[in-house]
Order: sequence, then structure tokens, then C-alpha cells
Amino acid sequence: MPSRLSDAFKSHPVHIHHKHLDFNSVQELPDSYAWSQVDDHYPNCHDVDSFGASESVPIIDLADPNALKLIGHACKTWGVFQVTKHGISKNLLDDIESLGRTLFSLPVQDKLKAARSPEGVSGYGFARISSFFPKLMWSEGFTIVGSPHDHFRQLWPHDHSEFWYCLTQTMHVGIIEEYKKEMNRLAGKLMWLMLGSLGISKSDIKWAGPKGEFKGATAALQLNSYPACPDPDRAMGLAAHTDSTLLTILHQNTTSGLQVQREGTAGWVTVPPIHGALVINVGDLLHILSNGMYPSVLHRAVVNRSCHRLSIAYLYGPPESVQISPLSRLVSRSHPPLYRSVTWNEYLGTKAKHFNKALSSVRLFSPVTLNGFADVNDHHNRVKVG
Ligand SMILES: C=C1C[C@]23C[C@H]1CC[C@H]2[C@@]12CCC[C@@](C)(C(=O)O1)[C@H]2[C@@H]3C(=O)O
Ligand SMILES: O=C(O)CCC(=O)C(=O)O
Ligand SMILES: [Fe+2]
Repeated sequence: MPSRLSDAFKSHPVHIHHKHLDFNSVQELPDSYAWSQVDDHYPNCHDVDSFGASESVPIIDLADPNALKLIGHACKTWGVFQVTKHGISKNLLDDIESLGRTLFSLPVQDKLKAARSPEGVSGYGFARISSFFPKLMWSEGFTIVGSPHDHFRQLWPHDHSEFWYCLTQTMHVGIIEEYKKEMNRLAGKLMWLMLGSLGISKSDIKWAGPKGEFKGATAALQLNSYPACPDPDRAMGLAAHTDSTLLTILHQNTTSGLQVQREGTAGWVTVPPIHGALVINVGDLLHILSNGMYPSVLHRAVVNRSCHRLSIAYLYGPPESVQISPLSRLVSRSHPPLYRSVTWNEYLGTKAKHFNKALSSVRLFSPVTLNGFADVNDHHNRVKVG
């Protein structure tokens, strides 16, 4: 088994044989980008928003004395929430957003110099999950694992004076490093709030370290760009998926597009951009750790006709060698462990092979054989009706 995140896909390379489009020069949606209902893995889902959603994704102030309880409830019922007062400075959020903007506005041929290789994790390209769909997504992404130095050297080669070259490189790398550092801190804090509301304390998770700082946690930074689209109703920004993470921290610009599905329902609910707020997703590994108590949220990104949308996802996972399995405190005779143990790398490999069946492929009991004990989410396998 590969042990480094950057090697996670070595055994499951993704070959996407499509030309990269210059989104800005297209007047009409090419057929290869036109989705019909059957191209989606969740074809029967309707748009709840258009029927007037009665409920929306919880917004939680981290400074609220009730934050722990509110987070627990949001994780159980939605698997997603927005946070405010999270301690990430407005400047840093602005900086990472404008870095993303600068990067995506480069000419396609330049961006392709930093193209992700079929077996690699880092670099520019289509979302990895593209290979599971017959149609292409109206988006481009840049994945950064480890230092962005080499990619940036490819993107911004020495064509200016040495001074400017060094200055911009250092600035970009500095912003990414700072963003990752701050996100790592916030992710650790959120882990304890999310797990704390299940009665889990620092002594329950050995790999969190003596101070519970989750030292050695690994993460990927994913910059997503969704250009304005000439035919948004037939296009798909990022197809429905769950993240293969413990948790994901998402910063979206002012253009909406993120939609989630609430546990046990079949409709899409828009997560409205709130200035300065961050979206927190429960990922598949936290679903496993919580022994099925927290659903990993099914989500997708849609596009629109007039606005360019940007999102920056911090995909947070455990240290590479750690085996993730249901926490023993959440396991009992009446609640047997629902999943076998997996490392993050192993799970990413499983996801690369099975996509939305990955979670059920590491499951020990099916909800049917486990009489009287229902798992909170099996949308990974569920056939939707209505
Ligand atoms: C650490 C991760 C998590 C990855 C793979 C790898 C790097 C990029 C992440 C994403 C980001 C975009 C959606 C997704 C579904 C995709 O295609 O690439 C994610 C995937 C996952 O959560 O499974
Ligand atoms: O752009 C978005 O809102 C969603 C991005 C996302 O789901 C991801 O990067 O995993
Ligand atoms: Fe995602």
C-alpha cells in the first residue's frame, strides 16, 4: 500500500482523454459537457430550493457557548454546516481567493504545464471523479499536496526579471503555506467539537497526540474554478460526491453553486455564500470514525450564466499510517462496528476504484442484515425515488 498521500493514486491512475477547453471562448455548450438526468448517479433528485426549502444548512457561531451541541446536531442531521467567528482572517480568505483567480486566469496552455499526471494527486486538471461520468464537468481544478513550489515554477516560468519572478513565487507560496497552517489549526479545533459532542475526549484518540493537536494530519488544498456557462441548466460544475476526508473546510466566493443533500431526503439544498463564513463537510472517514453516527454529506456544485465562481477546499485527513475504524467508545453489543479499518491512502485508492460505492465496500454489515439498527446514511448505495 502506498504510504504517502501523493502516492495514493499510483495503483489507480486516471486517464481522461479530453481536450481542455478554453471556457471563456465558448458561446455554446459543447455536447461533451451537456448532461442529461441519466448521466448523474442521482438522477431522481429534484431541486428543493425551487419548491421553497423549509430548512437550510445550520450556521454556527464558534464563539457561541452552545457551539458543541449545535455542531453535534448539525453533523447528525445534515453532515454539513457553516461556521462564523472561526478565527481565520478576512485578509487571508481574500488572498487565497485572489491567488486562485490569478491562477485560473492564466492561458490554458500555461495551466497545462502544471497538469496533474494520471497517477498523481497534485496539479491542474479535471476533477478526478470525471472518469466515472460520461460527460465532462464545467470546471477546472488545481490540487496542491505538499509544497506548491514546483507547480508554480511550471506555471510562472522565468520570463520576467529574476526579481519579480522570485517575489511573486514567494508571495504565492507564502499565502498557500499560511492558509494551510491556519486551516490545519481550525480543522483540529473542529474535530474536537464534532467528536466532543459524541462524548469523545482526547484520551480516546491515540493518534491525535498527547495535546490532541492531530500532529501529522495530512491535507490537500483544492482550488476549484467554475466559469460562467452559456447553458447552465444542462451543465454540471462538479458532480455529486462525498469527500473522502475526515472533514473538509470550504471557502466559496460570493457566487452560489454549492448544493447539499440532507440525510434521508432526495432534494438539493443550496448552501448560500455568507461573507466570511466557511462551510464544513463531514467526510467519509469521519463517518467511519463515528460508526455511522455522522453522515458524510452528498454535495455537488452547479454553475450559472453570468458569474465566475471560485471555491477553495481544504481536504483534511489523518496521518498517513493511521488506521481509521469506528471509535471503541461508540461501539457496543447493540452498536457493532459498521466498518473495517482503513488508512486514508487505502480509502482514496478504494474511492478511485469504486467512487460512490467506496464507503459500502468497506462496510462490515449491510443495513439490511443489521436488524433494528439503521445506519444514518446509505445514500452511497441508495436508489432514489421521487
Ligand atoms: C485528498 C483527496 C480528496 C480528493 C482526492 C484527493 C485530492 C483531491 C480531492 C478531490 C477534490 C474535488 C472532489 C473530489 C471527489 C475529487 O475528485 O478530488 C475530491 C477527492 C475526494 O474527496 O475523494
Ligand atoms: O465548489 C464547491 O462548492 C464544492 C467543491 C467540492 O466539493 C470539493 O472540492 O470537494
Ligand atoms: Fe467535495
